[in-house]
Amino acid sequence: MTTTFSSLPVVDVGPLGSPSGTSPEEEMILSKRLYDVFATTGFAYLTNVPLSFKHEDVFNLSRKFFALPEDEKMKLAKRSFRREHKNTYRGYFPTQPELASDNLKEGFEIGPAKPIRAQSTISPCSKFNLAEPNVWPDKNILPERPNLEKLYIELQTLASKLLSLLAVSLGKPSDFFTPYLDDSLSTLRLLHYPAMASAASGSGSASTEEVKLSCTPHTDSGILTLLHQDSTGGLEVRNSSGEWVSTPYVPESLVVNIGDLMAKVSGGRFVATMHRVRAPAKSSSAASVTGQQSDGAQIGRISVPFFFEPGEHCLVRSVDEDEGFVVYGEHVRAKMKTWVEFQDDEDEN
Ligand SMILES: O=C(O)CCC(=O)C(=O)O
Ligand SMILES: [Fe+2]
Repeated sequence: MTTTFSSLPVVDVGPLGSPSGTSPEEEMILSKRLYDVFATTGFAYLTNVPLSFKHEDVFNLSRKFFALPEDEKMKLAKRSFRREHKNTYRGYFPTQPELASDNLKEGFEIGPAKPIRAQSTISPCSKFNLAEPNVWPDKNILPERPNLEKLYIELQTLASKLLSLLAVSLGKPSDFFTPYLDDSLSTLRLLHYPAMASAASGSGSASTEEVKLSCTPHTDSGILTLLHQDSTGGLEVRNSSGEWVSTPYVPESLVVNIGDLMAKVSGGRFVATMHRVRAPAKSSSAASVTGQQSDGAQIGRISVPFFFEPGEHCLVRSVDEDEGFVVYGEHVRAKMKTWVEFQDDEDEN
């Protein structure tokens, strides 16, 4: 159950990157610690993460993408934004001020680099192909593609290490979640929240005051999210008293949180905690997407969530036997109906 926390706990996952491997004792300690935080706050900072990318590397990759001309980004737009395009699940989505001014963000979504073996069989007329390949700008325009693919692989590896610790913490063998890795659909999402002139600055607790949002309150739908957030601030997590707790920037850390499906898999032991993002205020001290100062139109916040996702056909069962299962593809399609970046006027998902 979520508790009345007033800040996020910090979990040092340094041992996961140790060249000599993690000792059984370190694994037990980490596993217990992760259980405790996911059973209470559902959110934590991970420090000493085993990634070869520094924060600035990640944010620069992302800034390079968002600094591309609008027409280059729109060449990668999902079909909901460009009818003639084939890509439905991967690719670019522009800001949609007319649809949701409190969800003002543009994003670029990347799935696994290697093609997914199993074909989609859920519904031949489905409007979303979860297993579709990535779309990329031309190499001359965005030479950073190999780095983004590498970042994806490193985050997937970290997520799978965390999942094996979580399996143990739930009284299961460490390979309990290994089937989730088969044809995993994990998504690396680059996000840019444009700064808004009307947004209030400051990041104190804000349970009552009117705040301008760029991402409305939600829980993540899936298993596990690993988030790079830049130093702009704005992510807030709701505690059991209904207070919005700010999650200030911690250099080189990742924010990790549990999604709805993992809360279910854990038999309700872990919590999927509500969170939201305050609109970044226009300010001359914030960095622009090009990394330059004072580029008024482009100033904003960059974040890079990585959503660990099982394969489309994966049977996701609760650790408590007899609770039945859900097929991951069906779960995600049902959730997509509620996501602003997947709304359009066509029929079925
Ligand atoms: O940008 C952030 O800090 C959080 C984004 C988020 O919650 C999401 O994309 O689900
Ligand atoms: Fe989220």
